Amino acid sequence: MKIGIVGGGAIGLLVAAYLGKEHKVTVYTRRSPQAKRLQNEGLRLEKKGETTCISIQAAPFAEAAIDDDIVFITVKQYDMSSVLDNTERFRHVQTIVFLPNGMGHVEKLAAFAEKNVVVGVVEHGAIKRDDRTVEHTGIGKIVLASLYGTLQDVMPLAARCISDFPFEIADDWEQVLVKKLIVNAVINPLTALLRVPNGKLLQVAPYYEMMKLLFSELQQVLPIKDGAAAWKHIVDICQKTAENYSSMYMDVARHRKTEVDAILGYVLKKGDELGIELPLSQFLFYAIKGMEEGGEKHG
Ligand SMILES: NC(=O)C1=CN([C@@H]2O[C@H](COP(=O)(O)OP(=O)(O)OC[C@H]3O[C@@H](n4cnc5c(N)ncnc54)[C@H](OP(=O)(O)O)[C@@H]3O)[C@@H](O)[C@H]2O)C=CC1
Ligand SMILES: CC(C)(CO)C(=O)C(=O)O
Repeated sequence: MKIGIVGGGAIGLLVAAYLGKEHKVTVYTRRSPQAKRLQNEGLRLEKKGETTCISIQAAPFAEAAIDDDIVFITVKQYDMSSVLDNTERFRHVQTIVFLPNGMGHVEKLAAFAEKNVVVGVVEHGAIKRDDRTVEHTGIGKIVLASLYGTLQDVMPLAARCISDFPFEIADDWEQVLVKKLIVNAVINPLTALLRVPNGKLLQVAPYYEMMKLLFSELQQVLPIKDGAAAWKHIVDICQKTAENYSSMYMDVARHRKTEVDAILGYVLKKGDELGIELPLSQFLFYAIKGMEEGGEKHG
């Protein structure tokens, strides 16, 4: 299969590394020098102290003629418009898979409704070490569900059972995204504000109470079918990633833009639509926005 990946960041390179072993993979980067480097030197995957080199194709997104069978979109939420505003670039593509965290992008995907549109969540951990090197720091899975059209092109990926890189198919796209959204809406802003690794939210009793308060507020507006299971999922993720710093903590620490708009911003929009006030989410939203814009550097 011909597989395209838009975004040469941690997740884009991770997907490219695993799928590049079996498929013709092209990474569409934002920057030309990154594309040149990937094309000429290959991609390196680091895992458990071992490094593998994988040969792939690469090209700058802005110049590429994209004609792959499946294209994965792996840019961050705040860069989604630079991809979504270019629908014509995907005219020869049959299936597009959107992997960013958050749910801000979903309503914009109607522009692709004539294609197979698949949304997914990444449960792996990955860190980009340099423009051609990614470290697989946490082995998980990618869960995919159909938003428009069919899953025919991604089914073979799930059937293939790639070692350390499984794909799982789910029926209900909204439940898949909401389950991840709620994890990110609870863990990410609290850890960024409190400046703690994920596990501290469970270990420090008052922080645990903050988590519970925030979770019950989110339950008022998000379509969570099984509240007990959703809470257990958050606690499990905190335990499994106890030593890790959330992506929002890391973004704030490095003075980078965060994905808070697509996470808490989305929750607040739901609250507006339903006429429900969400003071904790609003408070945290402003806190993260303030830290993004002018807060003290920490880390
Ligand atoms: N890393 C992780 O462990 C996990 C990440 N996620 C989610 O996956 C998504 C991606 O995260 P991650 O890979 O870590 O983020 P990164 O910032 O590492 O990667 C994003 C990449 O997108 C590229 N990009 C931005 N705009 C464009 C464009 N128009 N065309 C082509 N490339 C573009 C950026 O290019 P440039 O380098 O030039 O800026 C960057 O390389 C996020 O929503 C994140 O929350 C989910 C689970 C785990
Ligand atoms: C699961 C979690 C919270 C892991 O840190 C994450 O997805 C993130 O940091 O964005």
